[in-house]
This record gives sequence, C-alpha cells and structure tokens, in this order.
Amino acid sequence: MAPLTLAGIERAARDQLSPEIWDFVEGGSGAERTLAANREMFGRHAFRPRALVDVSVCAPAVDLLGATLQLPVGIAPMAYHRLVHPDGETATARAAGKAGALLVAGIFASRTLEDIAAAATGPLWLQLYWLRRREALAALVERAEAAGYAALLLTVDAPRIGRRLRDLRNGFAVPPEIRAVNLDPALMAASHHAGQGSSGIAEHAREQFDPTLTWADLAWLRERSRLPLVLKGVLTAEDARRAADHGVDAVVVSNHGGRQLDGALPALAALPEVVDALPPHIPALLDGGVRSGADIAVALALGARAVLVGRPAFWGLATGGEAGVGQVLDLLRDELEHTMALLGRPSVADLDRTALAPWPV
Ligand SMILES: Cc1cc2nc3c(=O)[nH]c(=O)nc-3n(C[C@H](O)[C@H](O)[C@H](O)COP(=O)(O)O)c2cc1C
Ligand SMILES: CCCCC(=O)C(=O)O
Repeated sequence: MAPLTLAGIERAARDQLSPEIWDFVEGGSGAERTLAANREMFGRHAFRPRALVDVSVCAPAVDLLGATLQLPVGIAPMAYHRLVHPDGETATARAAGKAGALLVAGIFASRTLEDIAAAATGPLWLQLYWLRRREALAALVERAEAAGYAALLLTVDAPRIGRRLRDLRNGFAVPPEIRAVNLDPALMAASHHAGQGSSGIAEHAREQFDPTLTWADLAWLRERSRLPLVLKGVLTAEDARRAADHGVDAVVVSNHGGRQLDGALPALAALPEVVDALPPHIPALLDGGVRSGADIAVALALGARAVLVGRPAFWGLATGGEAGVGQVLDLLRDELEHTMALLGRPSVADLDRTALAPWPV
C-alpha cells in the first residue's frame, strides 16, 4: 500500500541510507532544540472550521513572483541530491514540475544548472551562498539567467556552518563521487575531507564562505542580475523591514531546518512578526518542519504565501527517485485539499488568521 503519511516515507528512507548520510540529512545543530521546536510549533495551533461552505472545488494555487504555483509548495534548496539517489536534482526537478511545485536548486547541486533547467517544467530558482570567490558567484548568476532560472535566493543564515554534532562525531565528508559540479573542484576540495573533530561541510564553509556579507553587498547581486532576489533565513521583524528597504522581492522565514543557530526561534513562531513587518507586495515563505498538508494550511493561515519542504523531498528521492518525490508532493496536495475542505476554506484567500486558535490545552 502507498504510504499514508510523510512519516511512512521517512521510515522507508532511513532503511535506504547509510547512517552517516541519514545523520547529515536529518540532523540539526547543537542540542537540536530548534530542529524539534520547528515541528512542535505546528501542534500549538487548532483549526476553527466553518460549516455550510461549498467546498466542492478546493484550489490551493497561489501566485509567486509572477508565476502561478498549482501547489503552494517548493522544494527547499539542499546540497547534493545525489547523496540520496543517483539521479539527483534532475529527478527532483521533474517531480516538482509535475506537481506544480517550485524547485529551489542549491549552489551545491550535484547536477549541472543546465541539466536541472532542462528537466524542470515549473518554476525554478537558484540558491546562492556568499562565496569569497565572487567571480565564481558572478559566473553562476550568468549561467542561471541563461538557463531560465526565475529568481536568485541568497541564504543569509550561514556565515559559517552550525555545530552539527552528528556530522562532527561521524567525521562526515561528502563522498568523492558526489560533486558540486557547478563549482570549480578546487573550491570544493575541503568538502570531501573531514578534519580531526570537524566535518567536510564545516571545513569547506570556513574556507570558502565570506562572513563579511552585509546588507550593502546586496547591490553587487542586483548589479549583475535583473532576476528577483529572495533572502532565506529571515526570522525577525527588524530584518524583514531591512529586506524591504533594500528592495528584496521575497523572504523565506527559516532557521535552516534547525541546522544553523540552535535555540533560534522556531520558524512558525517567527512568521507572524515577519509578515506584519513586510509591505503587502513582498511575500514571505516559510520552511522548517512542514510535514503535512495540515501544516501547510497553518503556515498559509499565518500569512505565508507558500512553504518550502526540505528533508521530506530527500525521503521521497531516496525511496523512489522522481516517483518518490512525486509521492511526497501528491500526499501534501491531497492532505492540503482535504484540510481546506473540512475547514470550510476552499481557496487560499480564505485561509487567514481567523482559521486558527491557540491549541486550548
Ligand atoms: C540535507 C540538507 C541540505 C541542505 N542544504 C542547504 C543548502 O545548500 N542551502 C540552503 O540554503 N539550505 C540548505 N538546507 C536547508 C533547507 O533549505 C531548509 O531550510 C530546511 O531543510 C527546511 O527544513 P525541513 O527540512 O524541516 O523542511 C539543507 C537542508 C538539508 C536537510
Ligand atoms: C557547505 C554545504 C552546506 C549545505 C547546507 O546548507 C546544509 O547542509 O544545511
């Protein structure tokens, strides 16, 4: 029987992957408090269903940066999809396209930007980290534009890599056959060797990520590209206002799936203050702990335009390649439509804060 929940797909994925790769995918930083809290926050909300509403058609489509998403879901940027399946990002792209979802390809994609774009049939964005080697970034931006990427997403919560204790214990390094093929191998060498008490990922970031990045640097990206700019990793009203002041086109409310600052606000808890601080024309997306269609409904009701899912896409990819990612997205769609119907809110426009109450116990 097909899995009935994402948790079922998660269990199957665990059986497929080596313990080191499983820990890299599932793990958070520090005591994993933020990782756990991302999930727990969804349980703090109760739905306030309305009766006697015609719900014969439930339509979860939304507009995002000029495109229509049939499903208000994107696949969060994740490094190295080939860690969990030999097809990697092209399989993810095909599945996202079929489901009407967005794919955010990562700067550390293990397939070329051009191959991913060729496989994509829906909206596609490229995620960037602020590399010291700015000419490598400039080259990626140029390639992304030429290949038809629709937006650039800059991740701003990772001036260095969080203390991911599982990876440190495992001495995690990216296996040599899996490569960030869009970057010069010399730039990526550190990722493939774990130093004493470190991980390849952490070493690589120490060497290559530029922690001097500030708001003033956004102009550099703007000068090189006319693509919309999205910031990922905004958790406060202050930063939301600054993003708006700097002409950012959208933000992702995110703590990087609990992998960066442990103890940081759960993403869902930060969402209302960010939404309230942004002018209405700048959408906020949310990621971290979204594991069901009901979770998506909660995020939309609190003002998110769409959500991103990270780990669940890897569970699907690990268990069934393109079809597995498709299964994850189809399940999310079924659950979301089901929630909208029983909640008496058949369109996304009906999903507002009146749909929720604090869980009463
Ligand atoms: C294995 C893995 C790799 C990731 N790689 C990146 C990355 O390269 N760039 C980035 O901005 N975020 C990265 N993230 C964070 C995701 O984009 C996203 O913020 C997070 O996974 C959302 O939480 P969720 O996994 O609970 O859905 C990664 C997350 C995971 C699990
Ligand atoms: C240097 C690769 C970082 C990938 C990442 O962002 C993550 O694992 O969360």
